[in-house]
Amino acid sequence: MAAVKESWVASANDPASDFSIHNLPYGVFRHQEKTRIGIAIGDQILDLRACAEHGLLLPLPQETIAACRADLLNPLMSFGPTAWSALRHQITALLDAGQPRRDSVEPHLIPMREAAMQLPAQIGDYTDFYASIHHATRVGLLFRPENPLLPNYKYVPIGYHGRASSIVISGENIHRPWGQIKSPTAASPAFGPTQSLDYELEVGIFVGQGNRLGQSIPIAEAEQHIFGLSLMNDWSARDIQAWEYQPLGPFLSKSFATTVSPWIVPLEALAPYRVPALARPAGDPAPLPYLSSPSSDRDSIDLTLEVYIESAQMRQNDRAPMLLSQGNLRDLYWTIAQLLTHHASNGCNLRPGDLLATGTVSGPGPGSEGCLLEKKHNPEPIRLPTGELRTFLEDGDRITFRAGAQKQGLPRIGFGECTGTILAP
Ligand SMILES: O=C(O)/C=C/C(=O)CC(=O)CC(=O)O
Ligand SMILES: [Ca+2]
Ligand SMILES: [Mg+2]
Repeated sequence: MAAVKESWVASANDPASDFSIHNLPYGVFRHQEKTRIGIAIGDQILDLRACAEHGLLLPLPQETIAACRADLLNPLMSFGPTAWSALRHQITALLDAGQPRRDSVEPHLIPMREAAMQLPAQIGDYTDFYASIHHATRVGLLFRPENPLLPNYKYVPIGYHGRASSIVISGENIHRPWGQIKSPTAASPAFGPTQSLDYELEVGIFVGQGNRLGQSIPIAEAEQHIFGLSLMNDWSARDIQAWEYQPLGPFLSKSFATTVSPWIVPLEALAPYRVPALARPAGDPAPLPYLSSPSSDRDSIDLTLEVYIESAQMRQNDRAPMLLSQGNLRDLYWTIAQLLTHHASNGCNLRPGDLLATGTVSGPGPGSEGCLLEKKHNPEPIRLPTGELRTFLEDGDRITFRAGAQKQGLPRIGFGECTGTILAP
């Protein structure tokens, strides 16, 4: 096996680190009252603005250097893969263990624990898809027992327009929302706090280069429009949802908060983990030509995603967070390229910084449900290490998502954390 490249930032070489020199995800952080773009490396952040100001990015075009001095990622996102790749190449060189100019780079590292992460981009629009057929079938069974998977599912990537204003960064607390709730036995709804608060384990897709209004994005070019991926929690109030969603889909049951993780992992970092999309089951229709990928051997990504829960009582008793479920991005019915191409297929313009999300990532088997609603199919509620029982989230519960791509002989590409704690309304 060829030796894996190392960084002079020692913490980045720990095989358990999410952020080796092979990852280099982008984020926006606040430190000493200044907001800057940074790159995660081990337990440090490389301050890109400082790198730009100290001539460390000089081989790059002026517009790239200017975008690195911004306090949001939108300008950099708009440039496209050639510029992203050149910048990534330069950062790799600066952080490489063999770098002779280490002394000129080291002053621009900031320990992660001293920084507060911010939303990475101005998110103009947010759209959530429904790309897991396993999630769609299990949720459909609860909402529409006679007709769980509607006949359009295998032809058209289903989605809904989400709410961008209530997207928050990982770590922000989540207020239990109020809404109209109609219990099955009541004649009419009442207004009150949700009793069925849920999470949804999702992957966020940040749009890079956009497309002009009226122009679509061919599937072969779709990934050139993707700046990178993050984790996303589409918090959902199931009782509010069950009453409001027909016929236009989710509205206030999901718009109260959506959490994103701070680090955007470039698609280039995930290249070694590309895999073919799973074959569609026999008898399923082939995707229509505009959604048919020309490069079938690497349409998906082998990315493991995990959900952990920690109640207030668990924290008081120093209990470790409990693993609730584990899934893989590979299990989706629709690929990220298909979602993006479908979104633009009517000429809708996507803009740099827009956020698309896959929808809940659920697998076929028990233990891979991407939300609590799906676990209602289990005969028993979830038992926490403190003996507390859960069907939905209680005040004080903390939900944390993690994700990583990992294979023998290859460096781990981690996503960091996407976490939120439920507050009383
Ligand atoms: O099946 C339904 O009516 C609704 C399902 C959802 O709540 C899912 C949604 O937000 C999309 C997803 O996360 O897959
Ligand atoms: Ca969702
Ligand atoms: Mg939401």
